[in-house]
Amino acid sequence: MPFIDSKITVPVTEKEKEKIKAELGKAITTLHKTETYLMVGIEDKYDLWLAGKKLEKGAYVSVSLYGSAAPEDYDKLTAQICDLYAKELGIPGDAIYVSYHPVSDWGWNGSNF
Ligand SMILES: O=C(O)c1cc2cc(O)c(O)cc2[nH]1
Repeated sequence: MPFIDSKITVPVTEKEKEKIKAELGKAITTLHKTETYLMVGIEDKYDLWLAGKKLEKGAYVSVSLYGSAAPEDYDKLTAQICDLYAKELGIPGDAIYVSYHPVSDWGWNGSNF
């Protein structure tokens, strides 16, 4: 049950959101998860500052997952997310933070796994 939540400084069109959602659905297999239970959140036009400077193009991406994955898998997914946001939105990798949140207690449909 992964959740990829992105806060993005630039406006994102519905078409771009659909594309990003679809690509994240493929990329999540890097953490040995499938799109079946993937939740995606995209918040655009979000104010972000990095090192005291407002980012014109920047993103904060939080990846939560039930259980955990290997550090090399997290590293690979970070590269995939940065590539995706560079290609789709022109956001440079040095203006993107990606954080990982392995969770042992995850609820769905009225109970916990
Ligand atoms: O994301 C997982 O690790 C995950 C999703 C999911 C769904 C499900 O119905 C299960 O029985 C296990 C499970 N793990």
